[in-house]
Amino acid sequence: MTIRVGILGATGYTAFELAKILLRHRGAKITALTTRQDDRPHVSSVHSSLTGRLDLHLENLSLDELAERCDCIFGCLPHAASAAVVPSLLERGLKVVDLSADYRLRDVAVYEKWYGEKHPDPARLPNSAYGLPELFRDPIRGAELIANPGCYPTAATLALAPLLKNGMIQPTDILVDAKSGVSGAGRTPKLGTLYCEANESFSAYGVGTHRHMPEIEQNLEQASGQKCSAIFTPHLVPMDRGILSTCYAKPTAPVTTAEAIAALREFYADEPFVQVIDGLPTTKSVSGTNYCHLTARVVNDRIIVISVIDNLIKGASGAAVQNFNIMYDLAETTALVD
Ligand SMILES: NC(=O)C1=CN([C@@H]2O[C@H](COP(=O)(O)OP(=O)(O)OC[C@H]3O[C@@H](n4cnc5c(N)ncnc54)[C@H](OP(=O)(O)O)[C@@H]3O)[C@@H](O)[C@H]2O)C=CC1
Ligand SMILES: CC(=O)N[C@@H](CCC(=O)OP(=O)(O)O)C(=O)O
Repeated sequence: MTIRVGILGATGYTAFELAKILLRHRGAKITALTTRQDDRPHVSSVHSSLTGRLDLHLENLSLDELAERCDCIFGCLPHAASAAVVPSLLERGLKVVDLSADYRLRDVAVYEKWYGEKHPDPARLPNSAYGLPELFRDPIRGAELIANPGCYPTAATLALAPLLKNGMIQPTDILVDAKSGVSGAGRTPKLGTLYCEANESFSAYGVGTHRHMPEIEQNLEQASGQKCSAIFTPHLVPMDRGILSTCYAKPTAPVTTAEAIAALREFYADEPFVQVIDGLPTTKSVSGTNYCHLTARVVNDRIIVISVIDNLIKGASGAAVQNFNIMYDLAETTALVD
């Protein structure tokens, strides 16, 4: 069986990574790549390494055209723009893996507070499947709509959820200190991502106001079944890609570094994309892959868990294909490992 897939917002960074993964996927065929441009440019006019793919054009397609050509849509649009089209795609019988933030938060009031706008499709919020398989795999199987997680929440949740679930850390006073490469902000031009603004600089942003804070708390609460509170502080690092997240939590009882690492290792023993390491992780070692590397240290009265991912792969497009594979009952690692 070949599943016909379309990518919305195909001129962007996550879409480019998705296209590269899907082109080597033996169960999927790209049948639509969308843009708002009307002149049907070849994909290489935007993603030059795809020059040889003569069959791939960027097109401004209607919802009916998408429904004719595709079985499943990967949405790589900004939030709000995504929820403006997802309901119509689902109503036409398509499945959707949405990379935007629109269907991640369960509570519409939380979405409207942190995103500062009305949600166009609130009724579906409680029913989407949150696409972090390592924690929430079952609802992804056979789902119609998958909310692909945010990049920072992926790194932080994978680091903290196992220790919360097994009662090793307290659910409050959690600190998530995270750094991201500039591609995390997308290809759409913004002042802060101009070369002279970001290069040779290192800055915090969104302190106390970043929309990934409630997403991280929601994940930790859902995984552990207890009220959790975390402070999340993101930073922009002048590199193309990668996230490193350093998470601090209070242990519930005396614990050693070896015990903390062993607990993580046990939790992820059967997971193909999470590797618990003894040394300290680096973004370079997971760059271009769907892997998360993580480790733990106990220092004074804190457990510190450090995780790394590639924001565009495990933090976006790789995770989207991992979810797609689970959704369609394909081998979970298809097109994601060499
Ligand atoms: N970058 C990352 O690391 C991650 C991103 N995400 C999320 O994935 C989604 C895509 O991100 P990314 O690829 O980085 O973004 P980009 O800015 O690189 O690309 C988004 C694309 O969407 C199209 N677009 C922009 N605005 C609109 C609009 N109002 N209506 C319809 N189409 C629009 C544009 O295509 P055109 O102008 O050709 O129409 C643009 O190329 C976003 O929701 C983002 O938050 C999630 C995890 C990680
Ligand atoms: C470096 C940088 O700017 N990163 C982005 C996060 C990217 C992401 O995961 O975005 P969504 O949750 O919107 O999908 C940010 O902080 O807004």
